Amino acid sequence: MSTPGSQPPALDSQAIAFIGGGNMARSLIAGLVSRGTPPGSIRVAEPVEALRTALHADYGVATFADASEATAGAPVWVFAVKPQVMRTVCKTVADAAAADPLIVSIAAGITSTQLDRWLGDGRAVVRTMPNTPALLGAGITGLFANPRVDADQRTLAERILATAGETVWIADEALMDAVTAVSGSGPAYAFLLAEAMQAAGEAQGLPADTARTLAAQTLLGAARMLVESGESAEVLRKRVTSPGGTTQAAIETFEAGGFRALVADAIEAATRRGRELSAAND
Ligand SMILES: NC(=O)C1=CN([C@@H]2O[C@H](COP(=O)(O)OP(=O)(O)OC[C@H]3O[C@@H](n4cnc5c(N)ncnc54)[C@H](O)[C@@H]3O)[C@@H](O)[C@H]2O)C=CC1
Ligand SMILES: O=C(O)[C@@H]1CCC=N1
Repeated sequence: MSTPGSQPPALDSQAIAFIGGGNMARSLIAGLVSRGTPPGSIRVAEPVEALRTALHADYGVATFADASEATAGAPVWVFAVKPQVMRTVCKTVADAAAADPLIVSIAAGITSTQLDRWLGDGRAVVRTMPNTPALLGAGITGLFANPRVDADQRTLAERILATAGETVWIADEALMDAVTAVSGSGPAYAFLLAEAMQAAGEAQGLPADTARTLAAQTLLGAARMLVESGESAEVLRKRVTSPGGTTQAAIETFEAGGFRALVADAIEAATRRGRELSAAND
């Protein structure tokens, strides 16, 4: 994993083409530009005009309606479209992929083998799974490289994703669906917990804005303790839980309701869905 808190070096002016300029691409572009990548070296293909206009206005990047215009001559292509359209999108740029750019994908489920096949075979592919805190440089990305990716390309892919936060290489691509289930989708689980805590606080009589602030700041503080203390989640939990106190009453209620099994089922469902996205869009 990259060193927590370290600032990745700015990327040079090597062109990076994004195919897809939606939510995740925007987060990654924000990270690249804020860490010093020249906006003029970022070329984004996005069919929705309003998104192109906003990306150019906010970050100064070059935008195009057509993928082949964005990818022309770029040595790195980042595919940031939905899994459901990935095959079709790859086919539109497969001929140009013969120039052998480094292919980076952020799509859930879609495998490096599928990308390689759709882009003409023999391509260097890094399959990645970032998450939305990338927008703040507080994300984490799992990366898998196929055998065609050389050491320089691994470094380049890691430097691109490191502008979004931490990075971790995954040796076995089959585990990328579990990465997706834990950290790719994970921010939504934290937001769901925040929603539930806020609603429950309101039900106990707290004003809505107070309940929101209490829930949000508590999740932030707890996450910082997890990352910065070096202690396990279990040890940190036990330190909050005074015998016979309020936390014990809550934790026993969670355990009695099957909280751990529910989380395991949810992560298994997300992992399975990743595999289904691969099979359904082949
Ligand atoms: N949203 C998230 O939290 C995360 C999403 N991902 C992955 O990122 C990818 C994109 O997801 P989002 O950004 O959330 O979706 P999104 O829908 O916001 O962005 C996808 C963009 O691709 C564009 N697009 C469609 N066809 C295109 C084409 N032919 N050429 C160029 N662009 C085209 C769409 O107009 C859209 O703006 C997905 O594959 C998803 O699995 C990965 C990690 C986290
Ligand atoms: O929900 C999804 O499919 C995407 C991938 C990870 C987060 N969002």
